[in-house]
Amino acid sequence: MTRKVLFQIHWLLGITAGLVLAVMGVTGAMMSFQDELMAAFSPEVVGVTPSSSPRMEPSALMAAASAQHQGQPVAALVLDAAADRAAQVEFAPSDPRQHHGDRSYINPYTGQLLGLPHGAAFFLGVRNLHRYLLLPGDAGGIGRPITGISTFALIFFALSGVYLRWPRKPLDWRNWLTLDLRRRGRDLYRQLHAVIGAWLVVLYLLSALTGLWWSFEFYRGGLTRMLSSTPAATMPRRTAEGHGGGRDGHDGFRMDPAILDVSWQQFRRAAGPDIARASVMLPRAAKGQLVIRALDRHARYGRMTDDWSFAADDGHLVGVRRYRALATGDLILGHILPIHDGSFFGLPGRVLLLLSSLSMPLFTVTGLLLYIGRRRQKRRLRTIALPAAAGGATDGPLIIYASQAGHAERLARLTARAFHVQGQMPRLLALNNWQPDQVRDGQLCLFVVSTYGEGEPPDQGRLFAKSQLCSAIPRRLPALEFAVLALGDRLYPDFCAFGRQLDTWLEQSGARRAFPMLALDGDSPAGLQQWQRQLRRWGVAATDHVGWGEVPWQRWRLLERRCLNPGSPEHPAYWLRLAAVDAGLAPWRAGDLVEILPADAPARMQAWLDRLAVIEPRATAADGSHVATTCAGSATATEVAEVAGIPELKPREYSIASIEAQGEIQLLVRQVRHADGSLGVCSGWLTEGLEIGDTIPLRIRCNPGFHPPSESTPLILIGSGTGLAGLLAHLRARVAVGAGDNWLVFGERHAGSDDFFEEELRQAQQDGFLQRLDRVYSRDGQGPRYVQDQLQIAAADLLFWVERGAAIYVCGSLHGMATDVDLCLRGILGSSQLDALSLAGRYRRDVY
Ligand SMILES: Cc1cc2nc3c(=O)[nH]c(=O)nc-3n(C[C@H](O)[C@H](O)[C@H](O)COP(=O)(O)O)c2cc1C
Repeated sequence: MTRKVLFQIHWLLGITAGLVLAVMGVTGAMMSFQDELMAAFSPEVVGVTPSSSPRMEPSALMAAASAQHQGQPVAALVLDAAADRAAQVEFAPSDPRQHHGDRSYINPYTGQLLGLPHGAAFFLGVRNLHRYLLLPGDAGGIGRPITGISTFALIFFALSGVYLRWPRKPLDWRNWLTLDLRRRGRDLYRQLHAVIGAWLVVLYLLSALTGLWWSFEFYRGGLTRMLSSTPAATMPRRTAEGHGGGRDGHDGFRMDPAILDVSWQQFRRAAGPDIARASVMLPRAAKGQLVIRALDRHARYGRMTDDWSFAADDGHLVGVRRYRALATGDLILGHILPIHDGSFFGLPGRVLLLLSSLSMPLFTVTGLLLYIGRRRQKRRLRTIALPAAAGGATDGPLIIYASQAGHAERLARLTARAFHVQGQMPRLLALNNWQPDQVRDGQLCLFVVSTYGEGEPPDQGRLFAKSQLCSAIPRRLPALEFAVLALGDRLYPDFCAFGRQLDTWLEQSGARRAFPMLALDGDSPAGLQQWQRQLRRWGVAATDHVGWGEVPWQRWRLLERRCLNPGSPEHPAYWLRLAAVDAGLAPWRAGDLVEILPADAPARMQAWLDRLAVIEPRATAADGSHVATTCAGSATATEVAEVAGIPELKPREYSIASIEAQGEIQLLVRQVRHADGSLGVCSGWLTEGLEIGDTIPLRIRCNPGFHPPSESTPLILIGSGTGLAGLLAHLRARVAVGAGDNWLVFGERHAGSDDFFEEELRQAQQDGFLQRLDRVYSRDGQGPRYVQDQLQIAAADLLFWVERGAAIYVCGSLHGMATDVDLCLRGILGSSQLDALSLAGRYRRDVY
């Protein structure tokens, strides 16, 4: 539970605060070496030609600077010991509400203001972006709390990230730090996210814990109270040193230049020759103090400074605050910025902080990719439609999954669907929800489980592993028959470890193993086929590709399109002929389907969608398509749609009306028109948008549940509307092999206009391939209206055909026809006989 909640918050914050942190990271990295960069680009500003004349005293320099800057008093001066370095001056802010005044470099020999180096304005912008996202109001605006909250989020990311990926052997550093770049896709993103996260977690905590200093007063106060006895407000602030801390408003007090010189001379004498840099900070009030902050030549970084304080009124030395004498707490408090930017730890620290800041977007991007992948996987899972019974109590096998990223769940769903297609009623559930003590006698349980972490169960199996697999009391499950499909990756040392653990536990519990555990390495098609082959022992048809692995899309060209019901008051139904463009096509059998993605010509498709004013596709089956109910690569389909710039465009399924020997795919498509007058996305595209010669992405979907019976089996074909497509394929397949024992019951609305394939059907009758043809029309007002009415009339013949061993195949709309046909058949044959026919594969339906 904790994991789940933490995980949810982790990604929820990731897609919000993560974006802000990415900006803060990049801008922070840009600032890392800003002084050096600016100096490199502006040698004429930061450097001066050494002169034989002595450098000006601070008081004279300040006077010269002030005179060149509209008399604005100077707040601070930074003097460098190097003869070829310019000094820096910071003026008191003209607006007392501001923390900083203008800055400039100044020639220490002549007192001439040199201005700012190139890039100073740019880096000021970068800093404001880093701190306030360039939002109005700077420190007082909304930007500061946003970056502050994001910084708190960074602490949460670091800590929750460690918790979420806590390995079974936490002391083995390899578990934390080894990056395996052989991985691909989501696995690689996860690796980059988690492993590089582990490398940098300490640096991020450091950045965040120091960064909050500038975000929230309460944090600053709390930290100060914790680390020092001095209240925050009285802490000395630092200024005039690069991008140092702020300084409160200046009250206009100007120090007597003579007293300033006295203090300066005292300092020079006492501090000695080893001073590399001195920052002279003028008092803000008459009773204030002059502070000279001195950096020793041997200091490791620019903030190892001693503070010399002098009285503003007479210049006498008040005291010296030595860097070395600082207590740890004060040291930290006085060096928040150098710790934040890494300079506290010298050059290596700066480089490390630069790299960690620069890596920040990596986490946002990989986190987003993982999130998108997860959503896509969930969508794919939703497309593997299962009958309602597959979730409830049934007589079929139990299909139990434990999955982290959805692969195992997907295969479990496909397994369940394969059982269902064969007329069995499987039950699907997550391993955590399985109660072994409620297993009935002879129960078949198929487990599809992945392995996570270092040979650990995925989340959906964790609770079970804890309560059952680790329990000291072994279970007694002799009544259970089981098989395990273990998902894993050979790149991990504990390949399929959880699957093995489960398999062993089941065996030790006395359960009967149906066949040895299958270990699936990644998406290995061979492993999947093995699983599918094993399922045959329970009557589940082996499907070599369909729905399990990804089937590639192929291009098919529209050869011909003809309206089947011109003049009909009903929606037009079209007959489409398509020829393959690509070589190496998948074969198909009568009963199979195609998936079509209406997105081959992106620009034209987009224009078409614009015409329809459609944003979301309408999931409708009224056009004769099965709204994609399989997972057969819908992710790939969606990808194609994404490339085409079409959001959420799902593939549609249509029954194939032709047989392979015809060398082309024929479809029957009903054009859907919605109440608002707009056309259905796919049916509209196929029947109006697409032009003859255009290609469409299509792939064949094997539909074993509707494959033909043996040639010697009499066949009753029942359907209506575009459902004729599936029946036609069967009839054509029977004609091709000379199997003539066929009866077609077909319903439409108007005899005059909706007599689809009249010629071909009459010919089949004449040739002896259609022993009986019953066409019923619901709107003509004479004779039986619906196919079920006709079946009722022909009940005696139906019984006779069934007694002769006939199979009944129904194709078409579920609600408009198949439900009533089912009721009618139950009435004629009896429910138990119809169920028995279904179990024997003699009652099959392809309804949508
Ligand atoms: C963080 C992580 C750890 C993994 N650890 C293992 C492992 O220890 N052993 C293994 O065989 N496979 C391991 N795998 C591979 C997964 O088991 C494999 O990708 C599987 O297909 C995932 O299935 P699922 O999406 O149902 O969770 C790991 C994958 C990830 C992302």
